[in-house]
Amino acid sequence: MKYYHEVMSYEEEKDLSSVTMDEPFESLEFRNVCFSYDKDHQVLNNISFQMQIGEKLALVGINGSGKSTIIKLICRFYKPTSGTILLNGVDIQSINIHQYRHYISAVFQDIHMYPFTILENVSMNSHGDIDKFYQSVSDMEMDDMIQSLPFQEQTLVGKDLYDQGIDLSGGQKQKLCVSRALYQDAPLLILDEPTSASDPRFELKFFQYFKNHFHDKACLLISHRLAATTFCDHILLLENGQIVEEGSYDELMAMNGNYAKLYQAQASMYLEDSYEEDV
Ligand SMILES: Nc1ncnc2c1ncn2[C@@H]1O[C@H](COP(=O)(O)OP(=O)(O)OP(=O)(O)O)[C@@H](O)[C@H]1O
Repeated sequence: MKYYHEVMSYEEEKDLSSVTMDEPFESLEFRNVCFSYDKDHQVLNNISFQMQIGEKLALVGINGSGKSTIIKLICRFYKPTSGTILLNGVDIQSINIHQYRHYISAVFQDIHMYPFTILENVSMNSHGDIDKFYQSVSDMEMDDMIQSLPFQEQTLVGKDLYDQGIDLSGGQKQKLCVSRALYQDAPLLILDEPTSASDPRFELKFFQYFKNHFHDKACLLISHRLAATTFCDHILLLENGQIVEEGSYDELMAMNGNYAKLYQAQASMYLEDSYEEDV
């Protein structure tokens, strides 16, 4: 299996990109993007959308509809088969990869921790900024837990590797991965199922936090919790790699199409009577 960072390293090694880009982030655009992992199966079919700084965009759709693939293309783990992805109007494939990376903070579905200290895991740096670290982890409610550890932020991750290391739960690891993205503080924030391992109380808190923050960024949220997408300015519904509905929450609900049906089906699960009837 090839990990994302290995794919990135491969592109770095080849250093195919040459355009220098250090201007502030303004927009990201997909223009008629198609993508296939292999020749037999087209995963994305003519995807076009735009997101601007200050905007929250939600990507929703059933399993396998192509949501994470869109993120992988934005992160340049793969290239579009056809079509173009543009940052501030420039084809991302032509932008220097080191500079391009500074525009993006991403939380992926695969929760990945490294056998380093907690501080290094969040800052991705051997000399991380302690104040910035504690701001990031406290936003994810991890500060008290970290401060209760014998070596606090210097505690090593991985009990099997280090005698004094610690093992973290899935939810704790995911919160640190989100903290990592907050620490990085890039203008384009990508969150792929950021609360899949969270308990319901923290999930609610996180989405309130998401609603009230990041007004200075462009945010792309993938979530199967459709209630969370109501906080977004624009929602794209994907089916079989195509955008089949798009608009604000109010517009999609008024349309009474598949987004509205999915939303109502999920909402009904939380109403005890109808849940018991359906099960
Ligand atoms: N590395 C890969 N190689 C080949 N096919 C892949 C690969 N990754 C994903 N796919 C296929 O691409 C399609 C879209 O997958 P993707 O992960 O983008 O869906 P998704 O909408 O994010 O799904 P989920 O909601 O389950 O996370 C699926 O049919 C999947 O099997």
